Amino acid sequence: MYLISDIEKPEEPSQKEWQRVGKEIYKAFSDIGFVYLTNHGIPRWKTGFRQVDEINQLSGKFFELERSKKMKYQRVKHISQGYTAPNQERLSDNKRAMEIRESYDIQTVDAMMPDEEVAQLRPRVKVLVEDCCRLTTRFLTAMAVGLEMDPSYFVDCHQELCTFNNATAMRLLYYPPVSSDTPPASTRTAPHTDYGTITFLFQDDIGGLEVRDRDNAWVSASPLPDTILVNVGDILQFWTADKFPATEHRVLIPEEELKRKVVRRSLVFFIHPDDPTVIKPLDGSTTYSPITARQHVNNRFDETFQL
Ligand SMILES: O=C(O)CCC(=O)C(=O)O
Ligand SMILES: [Fe+2]
Repeated sequence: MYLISDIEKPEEPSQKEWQRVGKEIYKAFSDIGFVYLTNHGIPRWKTGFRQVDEINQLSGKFFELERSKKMKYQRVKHISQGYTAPNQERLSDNKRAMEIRESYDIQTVDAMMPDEEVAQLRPRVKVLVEDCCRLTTRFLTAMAVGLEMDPSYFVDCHQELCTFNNATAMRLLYYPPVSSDTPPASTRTAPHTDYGTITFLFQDDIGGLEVRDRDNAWVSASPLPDTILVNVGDILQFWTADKFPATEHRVLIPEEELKRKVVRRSLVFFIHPDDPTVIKPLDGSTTYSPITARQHVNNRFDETFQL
């Protein structure tokens, strides 16, 4: 696995620094498609608490509510805002296996959130989303430099992050304890690729994420404290005509009984281009037919959401 440090410093990076980060992104993305960021500029501590832990704790209060309360906030298929119950989003086509995962998507912090139940969630998520948007701009600029493109190319296609004109969303994930009568082949998250440009993943310390490497073997992407894991999504694969593969990943249910009883949490920031952006290979090849960013994500939502 690859690791990049110091993507964001208080001062504006020098040309040499952009080149260094760009090259490191290029190397990781053209190989396994995943990279860890350390010292990434998203402060660990905010408001006196450890930011990610605090949001996980707050979201836990929501996920532990009774089902009927959560269903008041149910998400609809094409808008990434609201609650999804276990097995309602199916990444696998194995009909008998379950996907034991709950999520709350936040496309914009100005829309539906459970303020009545967990008042602090909205303001805390707002701060993290703002940090993630800033880091997105840095990352996309360095990535363009690494690809020897106009440094602003990708940033220009991601102007409306966190509005209803762009599918970028923060997802709060909650993997509840798993009972022993769960059907065989069930997972926490079945193998899939992400749909957008890139994804930022903040894992807790439970572990379980696995990534498919170039030899088709599943390798563990262990949680490293205070890192962000970044991976390539479908749209970046289309843009780069497979130079950067959207790597499959999954989260299995632990074998050991004791570990199955432990809740796992992650925060995921899925980054997408603005809805009308037409995505086609940037090298002029015809590996993929042109499609708008919105059409692609809606197709994937149609395949996976049982709403
Ligand atoms: O929870 C995780 O570690 C991974 C989640 C994931 O891959 C996703 O939500 O797309
Ligand atoms: Fe994913």
